[in-house]
Amino acid sequence: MSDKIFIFDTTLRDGEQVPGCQLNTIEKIEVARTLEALGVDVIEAGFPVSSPGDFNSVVEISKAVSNPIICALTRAVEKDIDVAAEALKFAKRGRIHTGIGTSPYHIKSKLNSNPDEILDRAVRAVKYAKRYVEDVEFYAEDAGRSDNEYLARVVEAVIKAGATVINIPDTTGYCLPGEYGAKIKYLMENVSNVHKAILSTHCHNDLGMATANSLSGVLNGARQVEVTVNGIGERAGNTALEEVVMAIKTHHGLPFHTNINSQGIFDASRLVSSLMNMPVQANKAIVGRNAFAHSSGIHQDGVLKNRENYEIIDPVDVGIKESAIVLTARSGRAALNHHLSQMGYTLTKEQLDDTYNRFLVVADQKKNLSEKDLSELMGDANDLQKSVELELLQVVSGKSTLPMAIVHLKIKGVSCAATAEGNGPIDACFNAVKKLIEQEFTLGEFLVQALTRGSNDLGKVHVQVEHKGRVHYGFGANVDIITASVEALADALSKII
Ligand SMILES: CC(=O)SCCNC(=O)CCNC(=O)[C@H](O)C(C)(C)COP(=O)(O)OP(=O)(O)OC[C@H]1O[C@@H](n2cnc3c(N)ncnc32)[C@H](O)[C@@H]1OP(=O)(O)O
Ligand SMILES: CC(C)C(=O)C(=O)O
Ligand SMILES: [Mg+2]
Repeated sequence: MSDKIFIFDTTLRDGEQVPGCQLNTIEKIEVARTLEALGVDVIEAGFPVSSPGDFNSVVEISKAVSNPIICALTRAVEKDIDVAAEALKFAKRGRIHTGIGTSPYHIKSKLNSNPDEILDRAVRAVKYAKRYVEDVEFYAEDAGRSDNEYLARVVEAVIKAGATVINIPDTTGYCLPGEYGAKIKYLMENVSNVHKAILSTHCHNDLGMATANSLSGVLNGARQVEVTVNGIGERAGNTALEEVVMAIKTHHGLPFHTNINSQGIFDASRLVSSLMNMPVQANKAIVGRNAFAHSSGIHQDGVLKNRENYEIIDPVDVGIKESAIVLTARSGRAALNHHLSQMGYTLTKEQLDDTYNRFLVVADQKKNLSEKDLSELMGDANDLQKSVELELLQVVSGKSTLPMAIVHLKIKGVSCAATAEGNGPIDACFNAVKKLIEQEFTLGEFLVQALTRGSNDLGKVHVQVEHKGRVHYGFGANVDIITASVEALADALSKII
């Protein structure tokens, strides 16, 4: 039997402390319902004394959500506790989370006090909160930098006063995993009544170790983990819900489980990110845009052979449909062929080699290639035996210059070149082409389009050429719009010659 790890989500309290992430009550209810569907055990809904809006949010979340415990934060101050209790009055199961700083920094330079007085205030706050609710969680703020022996005395005293959960926050994200785990172990071994409460981790990410510290806490006896979606929170943030949940789920050997429906993780991440205007960094573990994206040829080939060669988590398990094989200049034939076959193309080895070489030319100029880009590439590849091919193009253009072009074509396998002027760079190119083509033709339509977005995008050119009463279409695509234009013209002329 594995032990259950309780997931305490503080996205709406610690997460919402991030500048610019404040939510209104309706938005908070939407997040709370999502957290409920995700299966979190506790939702920390706010700090009711802090503002009428936050008070109201705790009230409304208490009404809207029924499964998780609804928790409200307070200082070790009676008024805070009175207001929190009032805000929780509609909660089916309400918890008051009260506490005070226990590190030398907080005791002396924040609270201007001494250890005995702080211990006394801690006990009084817990007893006061117990008048309202059975479920009282106590936090020893800055426990990460608190002396373990003193911390153990505080924890023992607040459990005796009735605290049911004891939060050991690494408020400043200072601890190393071994150090934080040792702190939890010390409390487990030196607090005589520790079995009457659950120890909880609340780790901040100032040194990038919030998840490691939380798991170290769990390995040493903590059974509740305080987290936020996407790891948002004060400064560098809190432990990310998705990281702890998936670390426990992925390591089958760990004797722990959570109640989280992991398939809801990605949607929850996107909801929080969009409501809080807080983008998720691309390489964020589990929920970042690149968390399941493979862009280098060796990895792509490996993933296509067996996903598990390069993935420890099935993306479906976190609500992402499938991994992405992103085409870049670092991709290989396996990835290109995978995309082309998904688009319905079946290529021989020689065709794939040829397409791959042309793909690399475009890929070197673009960050990544879309399916549309591939269509354009295949449009080029449809007729590998064109009778008119562009070999070289050099153009002079700009403000206060005379547009000029040097064009080298291969016509039926024979190379030739011409230079021409024009009233623009494309006109100059087309004039040069006309000098090289014996057949009479007139340009019908000329259409230039950017395919998707961005100045690094492929330009797509369609031309219509009239010859002896017939219209011929030509098409070109290139990151250089002038090259695309001449290639389109060459494509159309191939159909005449
Ligand atoms: C680590 C954390 O994330 S803690 C939660 C942080 N979240 C917030 O602070 C958001 C909500 N806060 C607020 O709305 C306001 O700060 C309030 C309503 C709590 C207090 O506002 P004010 O009365 O104006 O006090 P102010 O914010 O300037 O200072 C905080 C006071 O609380 C005291 N205090 C801080 N933590 C605690 C605590 N846990 N228990 C008792 N007193 C505390 C400070 O010592 C300071 O008191 P002082 O003015 O006597 O020195
Ligand atoms: C209020 C407490 C739990 C906190 O957020 C912290 O110490 O980081
Ligand atoms: Mg915190």
